[in-house]
Formats: sequence, C-alpha cells, structure tokens
Amino acid sequence: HTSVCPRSLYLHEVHRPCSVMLLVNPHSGKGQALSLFTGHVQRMLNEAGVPHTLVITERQNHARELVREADLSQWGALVIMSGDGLLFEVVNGLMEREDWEEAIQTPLGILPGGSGNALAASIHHYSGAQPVSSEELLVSCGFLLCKGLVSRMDLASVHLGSSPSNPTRLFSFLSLAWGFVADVDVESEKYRHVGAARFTMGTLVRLASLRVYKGRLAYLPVDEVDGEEEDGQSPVSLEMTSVSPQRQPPSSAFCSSTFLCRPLKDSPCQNAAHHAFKAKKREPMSANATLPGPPDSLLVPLDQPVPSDWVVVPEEDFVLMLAMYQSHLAKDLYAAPDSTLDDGLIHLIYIRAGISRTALLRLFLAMEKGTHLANNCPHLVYTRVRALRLEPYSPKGVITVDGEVVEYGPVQAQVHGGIARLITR
Ligand SMILES: Nc1ncnc2c1ncn2[C@@H]1O[C@H](COP(=O)(O)OP(=O)(O)OP(=O)(O)O)[C@@H](O)[C@H]1O
Repeated sequence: HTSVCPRSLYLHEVHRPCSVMLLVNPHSGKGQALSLFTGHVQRMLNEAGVPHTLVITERQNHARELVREADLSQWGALVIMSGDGLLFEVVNGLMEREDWEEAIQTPLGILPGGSGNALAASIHHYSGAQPVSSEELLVSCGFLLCKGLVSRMDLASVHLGSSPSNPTRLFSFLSLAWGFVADVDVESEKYRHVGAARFTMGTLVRLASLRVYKGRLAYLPVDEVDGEEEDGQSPVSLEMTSVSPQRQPPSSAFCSSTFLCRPLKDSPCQNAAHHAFKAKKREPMSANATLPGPPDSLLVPLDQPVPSDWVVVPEEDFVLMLAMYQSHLAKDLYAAPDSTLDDGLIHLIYIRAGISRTALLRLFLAMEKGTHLANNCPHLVYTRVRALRLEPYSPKGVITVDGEVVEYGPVQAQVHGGIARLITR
C-alpha cells in the first residue's frame, strides 16, 4: 500500500503511505465528537483528497491496544478526534512497542473533540493564529490536517514510584500537574457538559476551598545541561539549548493526490456507539518501567537522592506545581507562553503557599492571555528545566499527566526533545 507522494519527493523525504487512521472517541467532550467530525472535517478531508479510515473507540485503552498491535506501515498518520486523553493513549501505545523508535515517528494529528483540547490549542497558536471559538479551532486543525505538514514534538518520560522497587513509566506530550491545577482538572469533570468553561467553574469552586499541598520539588535547570548562564527570565534560544534532533523544515505526512493513495474509506467499526462514558471514572494510567523507550540519562532511581547538580526548592508548601512542554493547558489557558513544540524544555511553574485567593484568581484570569508570568507575583516561580522530581508528603492527592489521573506518589520526569512527530503548522 505504499506509494510515492510528489510532495514528499519535493521535500526529499522518505515517503509514507497516504492513508490516515482517524480514531474518534464518540463520548469525548460533550459527546458530539462524531457529529463534529462529520459536520466540520470530513468534507474538508474528502475535498483535499486525504484518504482516511474512521475507527470509533469502544472503551478505555482501545486506541492504545490498537496502535500497539497495528501494522504501522499501512498508515501515513494516526489522527485522533477527542480530548488529549486519547492522544495520550496513542503515544503510550506507540512507545510500548518493541519498534518504539520507528513507531513514534508515525505522524500524529489532533482534532479537538474534548473539553480541554490543550494540544490542539497549542498547535493553533504555533501556526500564528489568534484564539478562536471551539468550532473554529476544529476547522483550523482540520486545515492543518489537510496540509499534512509534520514537525517534531517533545515527549517527556514520566516515572511514577509509589513503589520505588517497581516504578512505572509513561510518556507525556503536554503536562504534569499536582496541587490546584490537577484538582481542578479532576473535579471539573462533572461540568464537562459546558465544554471549555469547565475549567473556569472548577477554578472558582477550588478557590473557595483553597488548600496547601506539602512536598519536595527538585529540578535540573537548563544551564546545568548546556553549560550556559540561565537568567530565568529571557526566552531560551532554541539553537543554543535544544537537545532535540536538528530542526528540520516541516515534511509531508501523506500525499494529497488521491490517484496515488489508497481509496477513501469511511468505515466506522461495528459495535461502537453505546458504551457508557463514565466521566473520568477511569483507572489511573500505568505502565511498566521495563518498557522499551529511550534511556532517561538525567534521572536516578526514585529511591535515591537527586544528583548534586539539581536545584532543591527550599519551600515545602505549595499551591500548585505545573510542568508544561506545550503552550496551552486547555483551549483558553495559555500557561507556558515561551514553549514551542520541540524546544526540548520543561516549562516549570510553581506557586508557593501564602498566595491570596484574589491573587490566584488574578493569575488564572491573566493566563487566558498568557500574561500571568509577567504579573510579578512573588509567590509564582517560573523556570525552564530538563528534568524534575516531586515527592508529595500528603498521603492522598492527585497527580495528572496530560490531564489523566496517574498513580499518586513520588514522580520524576525528563524531556526527550523532538522524538515524536506531529501534524502542525
Ligand atoms: N468509547 C469509549 N468509552 C469510554 N471511554 C473511552 C471510549 N473511547 C475512549 N475512551 C477513553 O476516554 C478517554 C479520552 O478522553 P479524552 O481526554 O480524549 O476526552 P475528554 O475526556 O472528553 O477530553 P477532555 O479531557 O478534554 O474533556 C481516554 O482515556 C480513553 O481511554
């Protein structure tokens, strides 16, 4: 099923087959992902000659299992129409394969169908466009998909170690959160019917019962790896600091010519529609540390102290810790304005205890425009790091990876610059 794509040849790229596997979670967001796809995107793809096979996910981990077993040589790209949670499954399914190194090169695409849609908002932002409504965001991502240009994307390897002798490892493309943000993400699930506004509602509710989270935070600052001075303020030069593979011009994910590609095939899988989508009453995600994947050269086992070149934050009382590798935490939450798709950086934000409710609310309102870091809030710290470790002291709490609840306990992460590929620009 492989065919030569003129656009790929033009870019001197090794060609890939042209057909797209389009995974749709019918229950994501307000439960309208399928009708949003047929109403807004399908015709665009047809007119652009992008052949696609529709697969409707039937349950949690369906997508993960599918891509773990799939013959990836058949697919030019894997595109998900859902929230970020389904892409999280796809990324981890690919990284669980023996051939992970090649598998994770499969171009990935996202069409926003959830209520958060952080990655979709990030790529829309990277394309230079202004913030838009949810439907316009979908159309914008549909256009990017039709163009089919691929760029590199960072992933972070995340180790969860409630049992240090048997740590688990996951791959994350978006964020690692603890404290206020993680609590809001989980608690606001019950407001998912209002779409993106669920975060505003969740923030207001959690502000009313603001609490302090105890723990130890440590990180490896950017300068320790790159031997350059870090001022903690100015934007980091990509060329100087990125550990990603050399930056390349975007390449084509698939060819646009229907003559050379597999015929269009829209085939919803059987038995798809009526599975109850319990609002995130899902098992915490987990994975095995012995899985294939890149070595985490910056991390030591979780039961050992962090290396001496790491910074240990002196405070132990926090309101939140948020590690971001893309710009948006949700469609209207522009949390890490300096972040780019493959800068090889973790943008670490933490807020120390002592901040007033009003100041915290002001920060979240400023986050809509990405001005919160320029707010001179004495409780907020922003720094760019390669790796971090968080050891929560409170026995109970919530940690999220890409918005998904994971096992609670010590956690550490290291960024792997540009190891995945995303349809963007
Ligand atoms: N048919 C299905 N029924 C139940 N769960 C599903 C189904 N298909 C996928 N899932 C699960 O739903 C989750 C996908 O959630 P995702 O984040 O993509 O959407 P969402 O929760 O609506 O988005 P958001 O977090 O932005 O609100 C994944 O964890 C996946 O395992």
